Amino acid sequence: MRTLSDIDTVGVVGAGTMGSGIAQVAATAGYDVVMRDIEDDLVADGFDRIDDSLSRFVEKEQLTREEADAAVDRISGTTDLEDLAACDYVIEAAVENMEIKQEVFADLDDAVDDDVILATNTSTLSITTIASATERPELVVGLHFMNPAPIMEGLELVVGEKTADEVVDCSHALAEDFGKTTWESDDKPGFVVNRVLMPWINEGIRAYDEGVASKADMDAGLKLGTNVPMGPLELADHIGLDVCLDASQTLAEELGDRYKPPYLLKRKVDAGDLGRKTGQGFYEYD
Ligand SMILES: NC(=O)c1ccc[n+]([C@@H]2O[C@H](COP(=O)([O-])OP(=O)(O)OC[C@H]3O[C@@H](n4cnc5c(N)ncnc54)[C@H](O)[C@@H]3O)[C@@H](O)[C@H]2O)c1
Repeated sequence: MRTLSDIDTVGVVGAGTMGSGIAQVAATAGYDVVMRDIEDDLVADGFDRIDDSLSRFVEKEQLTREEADAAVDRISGTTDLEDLAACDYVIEAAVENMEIKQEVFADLDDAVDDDVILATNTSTLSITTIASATERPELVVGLHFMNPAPIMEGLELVVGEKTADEVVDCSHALAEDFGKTTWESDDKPGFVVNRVLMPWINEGIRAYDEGVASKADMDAGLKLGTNVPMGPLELADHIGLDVCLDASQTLAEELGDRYKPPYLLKRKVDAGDLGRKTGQGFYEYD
Protein backbone atom coordinates (compact mmCIF):
# COMPACT_ATOMS: atom_id res chain seq x y z
CA MET A 1 0.00 0.00 0.00
CA ARG A 2 1.22 3.52 -0.77
CA THR A 3 2.18 5.85 2.03
CA LEU A 4 2.37 9.63 1.98
CA SER A 5 5.90 9.65 0.54
CA ASP A 6 4.69 7.60 -2.46
CA ILE A 7 2.04 10.17 -3.39
CA ASP A 8 3.03 12.60 -6.17
CA THR A 9 -0.10 12.72 -8.30
CA VAL A 10 -3.62 13.11 -6.94
CA GLY A 11 -6.65 12.28 -9.08
CA VAL A 12 -9.89 14.21 -8.60
CA VAL A 13 -13.15 12.92 -10.07
CA GLY A 14 -15.63 15.74 -10.69
CA ALA A 15 -14.71 19.35 -11.47
CA GLY A 16 -17.75 20.96 -9.83
CA THR A 17 -17.89 23.10 -6.69
CA MET A 18 -15.98 20.59 -4.57
CA GLY A 19 -13.85 18.79 -7.18
CA SER A 20 -12.33 22.05 -8.47
CA GLY A 21 -11.72 23.20 -4.89
CA ILE A 22 -10.05 19.91 -3.96
CA ALA A 23 -7.88 20.01 -7.11
CA GLN A 24 -6.81 23.55 -6.12
CA VAL A 25 -5.97 22.46 -2.56
CA ALA A 26 -3.83 19.54 -3.77
CA ALA A 27 -2.06 21.61 -6.45
CA THR A 28 -1.37 24.48 -4.04
CA ALA A 29 0.19 21.92 -1.68
CA GLY A 30 2.59 20.93 -4.49
CA TYR A 31 0.94 17.78 -5.86
CA ASP A 32 0.38 17.11 -9.54
CA VAL A 33 -3.35 16.78 -10.11
CA VAL A 34 -5.50 15.11 -12.76
CA MET A 35 -9.04 16.54 -12.61
CA ARG A 36 -11.71 14.60 -14.48
CA ASP A 37 -15.29 15.48 -15.36
CA ILE A 38 -17.64 14.04 -17.96
CA GLU A 39 -17.65 16.97 -20.43
CA ASP A 40 -14.99 19.42 -21.62
CA ASP A 41 -17.16 22.43 -20.66
CA LEU A 42 -17.44 21.16 -17.09
CA VAL A 43 -13.67 20.74 -16.87
CA ALA A 44 -13.26 24.29 -18.24
CA ASP A 45 -15.75 25.63 -15.67
CA GLY A 46 -13.70 23.90 -12.97
CA PHE A 47 -10.54 25.71 -14.16
CA ASP A 48 -12.45 29.05 -14.17
CA ARG A 49 -13.45 28.49 -10.53
CA ILE A 50 -9.85 27.64 -9.64
CA ASP A 51 -8.55 30.79 -11.41
CA ASP A 52 -11.11 32.98 -9.59
CA SER A 53 -10.33 31.45 -6.23
CA LEU A 54 -6.54 31.66 -6.67
CA SER A 55 -6.85 35.31 -7.78
CA ARG A 56 -8.60 36.08 -4.50
CA PHE A 57 -5.74 34.42 -2.59
CA VAL A 58 -3.31 36.61 -4.56
CA GLU A 59 -5.37 39.78 -3.88
CA LYS A 60 -5.29 38.98 -0.18
CA GLU A 61 -1.53 38.36 -0.44
CA GLN A 62 -1.91 34.80 0.83
CA LEU A 63 -0.20 33.53 -2.35
CA THR A 64 2.07 35.22 -4.90
CA ARG A 65 0.97 35.36 -8.55
CA GLU A 66 3.84 32.97 -9.35
CA GLU A 67 2.65 30.43 -6.74
CA ALA A 68 -0.92 30.65 -8.06
CA ASP A 69 0.23 30.17 -11.68
CA ALA A 70 2.44 27.24 -10.65
CA ALA A 71 -0.54 25.59 -8.91
CA VAL A 72 -2.68 25.88 -12.06
CA ASP A 73 0.18 24.47 -14.15
CA ARG A 74 0.23 21.38 -11.94
CA ILE A 75 -3.42 20.57 -12.77
CA SER A 76 -4.36 18.75 -15.95
CA GLY A 77 -8.00 18.46 -16.95
CA THR A 78 -9.53 15.50 -18.73
CA THR A 79 -12.76 13.72 -19.58
CA ASP A 80 -10.95 10.42 -20.02
CA LEU A 81 -11.00 8.09 -17.01
CA GLU A 82 -7.86 6.36 -18.28
CA ASP A 83 -5.89 9.56 -17.60
CA LEU A 84 -6.29 8.81 -13.89
CA ALA A 85 -4.18 5.64 -14.32
CA ALA A 86 -0.99 7.36 -13.16
CA CYS A 87 -2.52 8.69 -9.94
CA ASP A 88 -1.22 7.66 -6.50
CA TYR A 89 -4.34 8.68 -4.54
CA VAL A 90 -7.80 9.48 -5.98
CA ILE A 91 -10.52 11.68 -4.47
CA GLU A 92 -14.02 11.35 -5.92
CA ALA A 93 -16.28 14.42 -5.84
CA ALA A 94 -18.98 13.53 -8.39
CA VAL A 95 -22.67 14.05 -7.71
CA GLU A 96 -24.24 12.80 -4.46
CA ASN A 97 -25.88 9.71 -5.92
CA MET A 98 -25.07 6.17 -4.79
CA GLU A 99 -25.55 4.59 -8.23
CA ILE A 100 -23.20 7.08 -9.87
CA LYS A 101 -20.63 6.83 -7.08
CA GLN A 102 -20.63 3.03 -7.26
CA GLU A 103 -20.20 3.19 -11.04
CA VAL A 104 -17.31 5.66 -10.65
CA PHE A 105 -15.65 3.47 -8.01
CA ALA A 106 -16.00 0.30 -10.08
CA ASP A 107 -14.39 2.14 -13.03
CA LEU A 108 -11.64 3.59 -10.82
CA ASP A 109 -10.96 0.12 -9.42
CA ASP A 110 -10.13 -1.03 -12.97
CA ALA A 111 -8.31 2.14 -14.00
CA VAL A 112 -5.73 2.68 -11.23
CA ASP A 113 -3.02 0.48 -9.67
CA ASP A 114 -4.17 -2.08 -7.11
CA ASP A 115 -2.51 -0.33 -4.15
CA VAL A 116 -4.02 3.12 -4.75
CA ILE A 117 -6.35 4.56 -2.10
CA LEU A 118 -9.76 5.66 -3.38
CA ALA A 119 -11.37 8.39 -1.28
CA THR A 120 -14.87 9.80 -1.59
CA ASN A 121 -15.99 13.31 -0.70
CA THR A 122 -19.56 12.14 -0.12
CA SER A 123 -21.62 14.29 2.27
CA THR A 124 -23.86 11.52 3.59
CA LEU A 125 -23.61 8.28 1.62
CA SER A 126 -22.16 5.13 3.16
CA ILE A 127 -18.43 4.63 2.54
CA THR A 128 -18.95 0.90 3.05
CA THR A 129 -21.65 0.73 0.35
CA ILE A 130 -19.53 2.77 -2.09
CA ALA A 131 -16.52 0.52 -1.32
CA SER A 132 -18.56 -2.61 -2.05
CA ALA A 133 -18.47 -1.70 -5.76
CA THR A 134 -14.70 -2.32 -5.74
CA GLU A 135 -12.35 -5.25 -5.19
CA ARG A 136 -10.41 -3.12 -2.66
CA PRO A 137 -12.83 -2.09 0.11
CA GLU A 138 -9.93 -1.86 2.58
CA LEU A 139 -8.47 0.94 0.43
CA VAL A 140 -11.67 3.04 0.36
CA VAL A 141 -12.09 5.92 2.81
CA GLY A 142 -14.21 9.05 3.22
CA LEU A 143 -12.32 12.33 2.81
CA HIS A 144 -15.04 14.90 3.35
CA PHE A 145 -13.85 18.41 2.51
CA MET A 146 -15.86 21.38 3.71
CA ASN A 147 -17.03 24.04 1.25
CA PRO A 148 -15.14 26.07 0.02
CA ALA A 149 -12.38 23.46 0.11
CA PRO A 150 -9.49 25.93 -0.38
CA ILE A 151 -10.63 28.06 2.57
CA MET A 152 -12.10 25.73 5.18
CA GLU A 153 -9.52 24.27 7.53
CA GLY A 154 -11.52 21.24 8.66
CA LEU A 155 -11.59 17.89 6.88
CA GLU A 156 -13.71 14.97 8.06
CA LEU A 157 -12.19 11.51 7.71
CA VAL A 158 -14.78 8.74 7.50
CA VAL A 159 -13.86 5.16 8.28
CA GLY A 160 -15.81 2.44 6.48
CA GLU A 161 -16.47 -1.07 7.78
CA LYS A 162 -13.44 -2.45 5.93
CA THR A 163 -11.17 0.61 5.73
CA ALA A 164 -7.63 -0.43 6.76
CA ASP A 165 -5.86 1.44 9.58
CA GLU A 166 -2.94 2.27 7.25
CA VAL A 167 -5.38 3.92 4.84
CA VAL A 168 -6.76 6.05 7.64
CA ASP A 169 -3.22 7.02 8.72
CA CYS A 170 -2.14 7.86 5.17
CA SER A 171 -5.28 9.94 4.61
CA HIS A 172 -4.78 11.92 7.84
CA ALA A 173 -1.18 12.58 6.75
CA LEU A 174 -2.23 13.68 3.26
CA ALA A 175 -4.91 15.97 4.70
CA GLU A 176 -2.31 17.51 7.00
CA ASP A 177 0.01 18.03 4.03
CA PHE A 178 -2.91 19.84 2.33
CA GLY A 179 -2.89 22.19 5.34
CA LYS A 180 -6.08 20.76 6.85
CA THR A 181 -7.04 19.67 10.35
CA THR A 182 -8.93 16.39 10.53
CA TRP A 183 -11.38 14.63 12.79
CA GLU A 184 -12.67 11.10 12.39
CA SER A 185 -16.18 9.76 12.03
CA ASP A 186 -17.52 6.25 11.88
CA ASP A 187 -19.46 5.39 8.70
CA LYS A 188 -22.87 6.44 10.07
CA PRO A 189 -25.34 8.55 8.00
CA GLY A 190 -24.25 12.19 7.75
CA PHE A 191 -21.08 11.51 9.78
CA VAL A 192 -20.37 14.25 12.35
CA VAL A 193 -21.07 17.44 10.38
CA ASN A 194 -24.06 16.80 8.13
CA ARG A 195 -25.96 14.77 10.69
CA VAL A 196 -26.26 17.97 12.70
CA LEU A 197 -25.98 20.63 9.97
CA MET A 198 -28.71 19.38 7.59
CA PRO A 199 -31.58 19.45 10.11
CA TRP A 200 -30.37 22.94 11.15
CA ILE A 201 -30.58 24.16 7.54
CA ASN A 202 -33.90 22.40 6.95
CA GLU A 203 -35.47 23.91 10.06
CA GLY A 204 -34.32 27.36 8.90
CA ILE A 205 -36.03 26.80 5.52
CA ARG A 206 -39.21 25.53 7.21
CA ALA A 207 -39.30 28.44 9.66
CA TYR A 208 -38.93 30.91 6.79
CA ASP A 209 -41.65 29.11 4.78
CA GLU A 210 -43.97 29.17 7.80
CA GLY A 211 -43.55 32.95 8.10
CA VAL A 212 -41.46 33.11 11.26
CA ALA A 213 -39.24 35.81 9.71
CA SER A 214 -38.03 37.20 6.39
CA LYS A 215 -35.07 35.47 4.69
CA ALA A 216 -32.73 38.24 5.81
CA ASP A 217 -33.97 38.07 9.41
CA MET A 218 -33.75 34.27 9.56
CA ASP A 219 -30.11 34.52 8.48
CA ALA A 220 -29.36 37.56 10.66
CA GLY A 221 -30.92 35.88 13.69
CA LEU A 222 -28.81 32.75 13.41
CA LYS A 223 -25.64 34.67 12.56
CA LEU A 224 -25.92 37.27 15.30
CA GLY A 225 -27.64 35.01 17.77
CA THR A 226 -25.35 31.99 17.57
CA ASN A 227 -22.13 33.46 16.15
CA VAL A 228 -21.98 31.39 12.94
CA PRO A 229 -20.65 32.99 9.70
CA MET A 230 -23.75 32.20 7.60
CA GLY A 231 -27.43 31.73 8.35
CA PRO A 232 -29.28 28.60 7.11
CA LEU A 233 -30.69 30.06 3.87
CA GLU A 234 -27.38 31.64 2.82
CA LEU A 235 -25.55 28.45 3.70
CA ALA A 236 -28.01 26.30 1.72
CA ASP A 237 -27.42 28.53 -1.34
CA HIS A 238 -23.67 28.24 -0.79
CA ILE A 239 -23.72 24.42 -0.51
CA GLY A 240 -26.18 23.97 -3.41
CA LEU A 241 -29.87 23.28 -2.85
CA ASP A 242 -29.65 20.04 -4.85
CA VAL A 243 -26.79 18.85 -2.63
CA CYS A 244 -28.85 19.72 0.50
CA LEU A 245 -31.88 17.88 -0.91
CA ASP A 246 -29.88 14.76 -1.81
CA ALA A 247 -28.22 14.76 1.61
CA SER A 248 -31.52 15.21 3.47
CA GLN A 249 -33.19 12.45 1.47
CA THR A 250 -30.38 10.02 2.31
CA LEU A 251 -30.52 10.99 5.99
CA ALA A 252 -34.32 10.64 6.07
CA GLU A 253 -34.09 7.16 4.50
CA GLU A 254 -31.52 6.05 7.08
CA LEU A 255 -32.54 7.97 10.21
CA GLY A 256 -36.25 8.66 9.78
CA ASP A 257 -38.67 11.52 9.37
CA ARG A 258 -36.84 14.04 11.51
CA TYR A 259 -34.51 14.50 8.52
CA LYS A 260 -37.28 14.87 5.91
CA PRO A 261 -36.42 17.66 3.45
CA PRO A 262 -38.73 20.70 3.59
CA TYR A 263 -41.26 21.21 0.80
CA LEU A 264 -39.76 24.57 -0.21
CA LEU A 265 -36.32 22.98 -0.74
CA LYS A 266 -37.81 20.40 -3.12
CA ARG A 267 -39.78 23.07 -4.98
CA LYS A 268 -36.70 25.25 -5.52
CA VAL A 269 -34.65 22.30 -6.79
CA ASP A 270 -37.48 21.32 -9.18
CA ALA A 271 -37.48 24.91 -10.45
CA GLY A 272 -33.73 24.67 -11.17
CA ASP A 273 -32.84 27.30 -8.56
CA LEU A 274 -29.88 25.53 -6.97
CA GLY A 275 -28.24 28.45 -5.14
CA ARG A 276 -25.03 30.32 -5.95
CA LYS A 277 -24.01 27.93 -8.71
CA THR A 278 -27.09 28.77 -10.84
CA GLY A 279 -27.29 32.44 -9.78
CA GLN A 280 -30.59 31.91 -7.96
CA GLY A 281 -31.53 30.09 -4.79
CA PHE A 282 -33.09 31.71 -1.76
CA TYR A 283 -31.16 34.81 -2.87
CA GLU A 284 -30.07 36.12 -6.28
CA TYR A 285 -26.37 36.17 -7.29
CA ASP A 286 -24.50 37.92 -10.14
N1 LIG B 1 -21.42 21.46 -2.12
C1 LIG B 1 -20.98 21.25 -0.89
O1 LIG B 1 -21.06 22.14 -0.03
C2 LIG B 1 -20.36 19.93 -0.53
C3 LIG B 1 -19.58 19.86 0.63
C4 LIG B 1 -18.96 18.64 0.95
C5 LIG B 1 -19.15 17.53 0.15
N2 LIG B 1 -19.93 17.63 -0.98
C6 LIG B 1 -20.07 16.44 -1.80
O2 LIG B 1 -19.15 16.55 -2.88
C7 LIG B 1 -19.68 15.88 -4.03
C8 LIG B 1 -19.73 16.86 -5.19
O3 LIG B 1 -20.57 17.94 -4.84
P1 LIG B 1 -20.49 19.35 -5.58
O4 LIG B 1 -21.14 20.34 -4.70
O5 LIG B 1 -19.11 19.58 -6.08
O6 LIG B 1 -21.46 19.05 -6.83
P2 LIG B 1 -21.46 19.75 -8.27
O7 LIG B 1 -22.81 19.49 -8.82
O8 LIG B 1 -20.96 21.15 -8.17
O9 LIG B 1 -20.34 18.93 -9.07
C9 LIG B 1 -20.43 17.56 -9.35
C10 LIG B 1 -19.64 17.30 -10.63
O10 LIG B 1 -19.51 15.90 -10.80
C11 LIG B 1 -19.56 15.65 -12.19
N3 LIG B 1 -19.80 14.24 -12.47
C12 LIG B 1 -20.97 13.56 -12.46
N4 LIG B 1 -20.74 12.27 -12.79
C13 LIG B 1 -19.41 12.14 -12.98
C14 LIG B 1 -18.56 11.07 -13.37
N5 LIG B 1 -19.06 9.85 -13.59
N6 LIG B 1 -17.24 11.29 -13.47
C15 LIG B 1 -16.74 12.53 -13.24
N7 LIG B 1 -17.49 13.59 -12.90
C16 LIG B 1 -18.81 13.40 -12.78
C17 LIG B 1 -20.67 16.58 -12.67
O11 LIG B 1 -20.61 16.76 -14.08
C18 LIG B 1 -20.35 17.84 -11.87
O12 LIG B 1 -19.46 18.71 -12.57
C19 LIG B 1 -21.04 15.32 -3.61
O13 LIG B 1 -20.88 14.01 -3.18
C20 LIG B 1 -21.42 16.23 -2.45
O14 LIG B 1 -22.33 15.64 -1.58
C21 LIG B 1 -20.52 18.81 -1.34
